[in-house]
Amino acid sequence: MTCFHFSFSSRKRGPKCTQGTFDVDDDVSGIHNVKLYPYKELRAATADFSQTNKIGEGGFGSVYKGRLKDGKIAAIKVLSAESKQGVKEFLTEINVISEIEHENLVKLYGCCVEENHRILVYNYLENNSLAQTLIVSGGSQSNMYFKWRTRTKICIGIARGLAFLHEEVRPHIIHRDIKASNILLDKDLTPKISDFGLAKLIPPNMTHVSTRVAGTIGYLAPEYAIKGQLTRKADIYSFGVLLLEIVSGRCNTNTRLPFEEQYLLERTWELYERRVLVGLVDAALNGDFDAEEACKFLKIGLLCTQDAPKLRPSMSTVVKMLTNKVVVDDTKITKPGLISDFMDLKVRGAPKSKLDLNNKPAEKNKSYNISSGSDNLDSSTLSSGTTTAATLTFTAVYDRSI
Ligand SMILES: Nc1ncnc2c1ncn2[C@@H]1O[C@H](COP(=O)(O)OP(=O)(O)OP(=O)(O)O)[C@@H](O)[C@H]1O
Repeated sequence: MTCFHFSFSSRKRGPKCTQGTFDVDDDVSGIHNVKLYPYKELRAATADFSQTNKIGEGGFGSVYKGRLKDGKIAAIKVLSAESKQGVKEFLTEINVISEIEHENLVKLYGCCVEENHRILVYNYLENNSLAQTLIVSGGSQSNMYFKWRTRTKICIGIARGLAFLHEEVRPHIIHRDIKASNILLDKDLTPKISDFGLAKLIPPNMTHVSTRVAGTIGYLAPEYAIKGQLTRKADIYSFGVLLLEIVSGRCNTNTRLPFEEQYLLERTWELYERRVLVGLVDAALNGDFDAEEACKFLKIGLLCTQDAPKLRPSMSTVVKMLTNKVVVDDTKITKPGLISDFMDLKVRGAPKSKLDLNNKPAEKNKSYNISSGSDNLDSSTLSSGTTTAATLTFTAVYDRSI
């Protein structure tokens, strides 16, 4: 069992420093036990954050590849200084991930908090994210081929990482944003869960926390999206969607497909009911897979996305099911929970932008809008959304009384 402290202490305490002393602001005074890198070292490592070293761009800033002074290759994530949300997530990320270690979690080497610089330094992972390689959306093609064995290994690795967060770490951690772009792959295609900026810790003896809803459309458990009550079962729902994506090699929402195939979870349920689940397995495998095992994985995906949270298995049980230690009981599978069944969730907004629903009290069974500003999402409901809806990250606030 792994235990760690989560504290945003207001104590003024000099953080560990690899070189010199830093002027630490209030917002970073709670950072303990994490290596602090001088800005100078990171600037040198990335050739002054040059475009040639830039390897990615996320919601909170640019990511660069660089060689640190000790010779380690790192992914260096520079947060935009203005973003208030970014600073909060920066601190959460550090406090959550700096004290835990697992084969299937990304490793944080340290951070830089000099002046107004907010930079995270991670172990560099050679094979990008699942969203860039296996579950490519919007009609793009990936040049990587994932054979069936590799996919099973990836699913099991993610499940183990999540089981560790949910059940071994104290207090338990809910990731809140399990999705393809937050699963990075190392040189051996071992999956690493990343992006802990939204993570929540569940205090001992509490089954759930009420919180602002945050996550990504397409992966959000309906009860969490609607009521804002967060339990580990919300992560399990997201994992279920991701599992279906890995087996089918497609994104959870793809409006380029014929209408009846656009929504992966609905499609999976339909094929399950017709007893032709195998038709969902990625055609790119050219039939080179274990059909029984693939159908079992899809059924586990359905179990994880059950409407009632209590019907979803725990992550340790999911690991056992994926590794044949527990039998998957078909009789327990009922229709999965679909947000579209609860409400007419309308999305207008910029893909990848953070949304804040300055809450109009949400009334049960009433539809309400999430606004975020993108053209191609205008007026599209979640149930008939676009491919971009699947990667749209939002933060919403709901009336707790519902
Ligand atoms: N540790 C890492 N090793 C290698 N590449 C990385 C690493 N971390 C991030 N990247 C690259 O940088 C990109 C952006 O990552 P980041 O976590 O900032 O955003 P994201 O998860 O893609 O999007 P969002 O912030 O909206 O969730 C990733 O897609 C990946 O290509």
